[in-house]
Amino acid sequence: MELDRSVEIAREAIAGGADWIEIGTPLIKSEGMDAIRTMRKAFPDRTILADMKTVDTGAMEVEMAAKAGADVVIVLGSADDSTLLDALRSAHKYGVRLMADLISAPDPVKRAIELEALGVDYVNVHIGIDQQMTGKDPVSLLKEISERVDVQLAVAGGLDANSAVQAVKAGARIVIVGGNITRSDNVTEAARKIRQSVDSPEAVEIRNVGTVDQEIRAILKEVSTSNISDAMHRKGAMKGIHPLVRGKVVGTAVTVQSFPGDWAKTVEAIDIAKKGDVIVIYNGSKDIACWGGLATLSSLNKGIAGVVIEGAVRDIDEIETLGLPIYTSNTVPNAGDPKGFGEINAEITCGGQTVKPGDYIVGDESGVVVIPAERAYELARRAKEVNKTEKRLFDEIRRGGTLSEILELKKWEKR
Ligand SMILES: O=C(CO)[C@H](O)[C@H](O)COP(=O)(O)O
Repeated sequence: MELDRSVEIAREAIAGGADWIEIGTPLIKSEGMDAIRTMRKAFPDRTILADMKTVDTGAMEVEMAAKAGADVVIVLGSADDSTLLDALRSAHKYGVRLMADLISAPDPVKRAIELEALGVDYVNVHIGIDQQMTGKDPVSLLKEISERVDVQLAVAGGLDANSAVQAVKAGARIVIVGGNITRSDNVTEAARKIRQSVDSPEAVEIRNVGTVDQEIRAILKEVSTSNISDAMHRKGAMKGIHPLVRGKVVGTAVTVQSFPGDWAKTVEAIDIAKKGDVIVIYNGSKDIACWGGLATLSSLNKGIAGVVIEGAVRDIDEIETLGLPIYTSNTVPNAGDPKGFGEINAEITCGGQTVKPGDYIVGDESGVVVIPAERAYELARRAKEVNKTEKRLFDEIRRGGTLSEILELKKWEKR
């Protein structure tokens, strides 16, 4: 099933204008040389690039890929020179080309110069998927390398129509795109956008993503709390906290540690919170309200993004009319008193999750997740990848596969 799906994706990408077909490392690890044989059979006239990421026994792995039908074989640029030279001998013997991948190379510029001297056919300036999640991109590195070598340069790593143009302008002759095509819910259209952009670079307006915080918020607005929890290896979700009002909230936490029913600190937090913040409250009792309609209106006036409370809320009718996203453990008619015990902007526990001031809070109809500020960019990017995969799965199901067939659950059950 996985190979059939891969052939279908390749066919759709070609329909959108893709020239070569790259067989990625995960597919090769999952299906072996059959992945290459199947693609060669399906596309006899297309250039097939086998991303073997060979690190040892260069001659043998190039021979395997070449005999299976690859035209270009990728070896790791950081492999020992002896591996690369033997891979080259094998490539020449079997009439295939060799691409050296700079992924994770400690000094990629220096290594690109060495690889050119060794005689590889292409050097791939590649930022790996995990590295992309930390904000690294291949275009800046590509600019530096293209000024130092004449060998044909490929580029890979999270490329889309926008960055593909920049890569071509920076000297790339081959633009390798994976997830932004293969995980698209319309592969042909995704490929077509990239083809059009690289064919007419002047037509593409270079996107400005703003500050890191703005980029994080923009990504978090596109994904669900389910995607985020998956990206966090099923972690981050608050327990026993549910939405009062339909809608989505994305913001950074202002925390309140308070005591059962005491609503002084919860309300004073409105004065401290800024536009786009989420007030996160631990109040310790689900039977006495520490929040209501007046506090909600006051929060709306300040542009506060939402409120999350491990405790109780009242004035639900007013809150539903006001529309501010509020998540709570319980709703009751009775409130406590503003005694003033507690603390604002200390680290708290809410819904069983640790929440520090400045952590990102995302809430939707499924509930609330907490993203530690120090990993927010990486986890937002990973959640985006989860979201893309899910869109692709929806598309597969619409085409008639069952979920277990598409995921090949039987094949991958833990032994
Ligand atoms: O190395 C790869 C898989 O083995 C990918 O081909 C490469 O990373 C490009 O994929 P993406 O555009 O998703 O980064």
